[in-house]
Amino acid sequence: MMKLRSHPPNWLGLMIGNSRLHWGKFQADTLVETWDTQHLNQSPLEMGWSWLHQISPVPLFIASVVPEQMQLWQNYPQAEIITLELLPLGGLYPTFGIDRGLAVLGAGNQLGFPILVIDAGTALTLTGVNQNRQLIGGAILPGLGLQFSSLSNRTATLPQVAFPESLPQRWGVNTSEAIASGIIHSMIAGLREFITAWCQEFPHSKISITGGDRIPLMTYLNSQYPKIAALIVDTPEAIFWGMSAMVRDRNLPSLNRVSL
Ligand SMILES: Nc1ncnc2c1ncn2[C@@H]1O[C@H](COP(=O)(O)OP(=O)(O)OP(=O)(O)O)[C@@H](O)[C@H]1O
Ligand SMILES: CC(C)(CO)[C@@H](O)C(=O)NCCC(=O)O
Ligand SMILES: [K+]
Repeated sequence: MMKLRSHPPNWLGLMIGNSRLHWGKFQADTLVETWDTQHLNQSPLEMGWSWLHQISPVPLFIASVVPEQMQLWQNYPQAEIITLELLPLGGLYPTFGIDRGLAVLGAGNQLGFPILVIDAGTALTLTGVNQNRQLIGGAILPGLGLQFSSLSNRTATLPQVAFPESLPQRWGVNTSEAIASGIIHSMIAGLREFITAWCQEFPHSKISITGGDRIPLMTYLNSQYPKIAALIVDTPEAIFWGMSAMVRDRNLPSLNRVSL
């Protein structure tokens, strides 16, 4: 039997990221609330999450880039999984990240194709899709937070440095300034190169940004490259827009019926 192409009246979207869980609460096609929580260390039923039970039995749609975290939800009765194969995008390769696919689908549906999405998460990704919804390609690099922490974790003397509130000066005159300069100036110069190259190929493309570090990143970009920054649309909910499209349009498999 054909499944009706409409949203459930109330549902939750869960994006399992590398650092934490991202939640969206929907009423049909309207995203009413988003929030983040830590990864779980046991299954949600074992934890007896009262808020989940209060709104239970609510359909839960899960996408994950962390397989062990996905497994914890396998016994949740109404969980459906959003898989790469079902994304209405062409040219995806088998190990492509579902978070990247959902973000580019959601931002593209909202802003139009072609689109370039920058996801400033644990990893920073760029993902470009053309007007025919074909993946052109992208790039993956350590995100801002990971660059700072890996430098201090893997050296004897370099300290952990907090994100500066504004663009640091290029020529640091102490260790913290030098680290902040190196990471941030390289990051924004690199982004400028990627964006410029993308715009040469796709002059009318939209560009959007999402992810936990997008606000400091945009602050830095705005100071150094205001014309580049002005091209970028803030889309913190891009992944949830993508989920909403998937929940409406697809027959998604139940999590407890797929092998992970
Ligand atoms: N409470 C928080 N916990 C973790 N990261 C946070 C928090 N608040 C802000 N951040 C920032 O968000 C970044 C992670 O972004 P985000 O939460 O989008 O990543 P993720 O979705 O978990 O990881 P990824 O998208 O790479 O899978 C970190 O680098 C950190 O600087
Ligand atoms: C790159 C990350 C970690 C970003 O969250 C995720 O999208 C992922 O695990 N991707 C798989 C590799 C790829 O997209 O080519
Ligand atoms: K991400």
